[in-house]
Amino acid sequence: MDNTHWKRIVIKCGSALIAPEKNGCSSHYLLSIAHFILRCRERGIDVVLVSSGSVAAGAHLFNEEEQTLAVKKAMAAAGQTEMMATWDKLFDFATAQVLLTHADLRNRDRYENIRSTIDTLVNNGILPIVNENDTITTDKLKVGDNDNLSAMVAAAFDADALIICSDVDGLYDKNPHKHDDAKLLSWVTNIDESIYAIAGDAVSSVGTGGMKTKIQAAEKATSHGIDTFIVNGFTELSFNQLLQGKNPGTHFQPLAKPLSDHQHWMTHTTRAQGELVVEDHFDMQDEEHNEPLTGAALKEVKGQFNVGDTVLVRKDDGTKIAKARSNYSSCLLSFIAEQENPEYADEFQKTTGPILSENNIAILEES
Ligand SMILES: Nc1ncnc2c1ncn2[C@@H]1O[C@H](COP(=O)(O)OP(=O)(O)O)[C@@H](O)[C@H]1O
Ligand SMILES: N[C@@H](CCC(=O)OP(=O)(O)O)C(=O)O
Repeated sequence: MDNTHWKRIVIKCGSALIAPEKNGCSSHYLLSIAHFILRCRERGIDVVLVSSGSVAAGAHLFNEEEQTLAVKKAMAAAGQTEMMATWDKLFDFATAQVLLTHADLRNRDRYENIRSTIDTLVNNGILPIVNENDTITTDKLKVGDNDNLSAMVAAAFDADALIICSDVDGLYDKNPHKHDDAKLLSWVTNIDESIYAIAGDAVSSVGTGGMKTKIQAAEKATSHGIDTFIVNGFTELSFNQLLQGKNPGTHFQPLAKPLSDHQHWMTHTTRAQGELVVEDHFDMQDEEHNEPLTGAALKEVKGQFNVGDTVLVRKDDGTKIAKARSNYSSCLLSFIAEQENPEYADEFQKTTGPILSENNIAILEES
């Protein structure tokens, strides 16, 4: 494994490393991770840390028998300061708290702000520590797990490597906590259905998502050209091996032809707020040379969205064609789609412009 080209890395730590007993934070396992971060920085590698654990860290402060959503959010709020304080005391350089939601990452302006803030922090020698802002998120606004969040952050940071530190040595051919004969997969060159099929849920009471969300994260990161690892964060050996250019867990090979930055954001970070169902003959070849979507090709508009939101363009049979930024609201597009005279829609568009923003289209593989 060649790590000599790494200039920027993202390290993600699971809850079990921060609050293993769900009884407040412990620096027991964090010490070797902090040491690894220090060694990377000494080598001139910029580091961003994505740390889970706010809910697990805050749990011991609450007596409620039932963990309602409100209690979990309160745990996250209280645990976040405890978690930040625990990390902060391990470093003799400054750290910065960056709390995000999916609503921030999928909005291009906010995304650019996140990017420039993280860049500015690392350029000034400060370690950004990122987590989802669990206190304020709703189902619609959240990423939901820090594996996917770390991959989105790694893409925004233009990282060379994403290191996901978990409570197991890597991805096994079956859950090692349930099967004694499970075998570690050291290399994954292609993330397909067979890889998703072996990824099970979390068994511990503190983890979210298990291996499935780690595979999703690996898919996102490798398609941005990022070396991705799942390693055992409980043992210092993992970090020593990484520093020696050895693979301590599972290495997911980056795509030889990564997506462009914008294409990646449209495909893996934004989420479609609605759907445009188009005529079967409508096609899009590539981002630059595509047939513009006209009112005549538009059959149906699904969902509610505003100007600037991302929409999924698909055929009636479900074939996904593209994700794109809509220049129209769902309300106006429904009106256009309902017009029986196609000339009316075309005339209308001549004055109001193209339906899809030409610079914000990501063609999807047929599925
Ligand atoms: N194929 C698999 N290989 C490894 N671990 C698996 C697999 N399937 C399910 N798991 C579970 O995923 C867990 C890691 O995910 P999770 O608990 O969410 O950790 P983290 O807090 O590090 O994100 C493992 O402890 C294991 O129980
Ligand atoms: N944002 C949550 C973590 C969610 C999560 O993905 O946890 P984990 O599976 O332990 O990485 C928290 O800080 O508790």
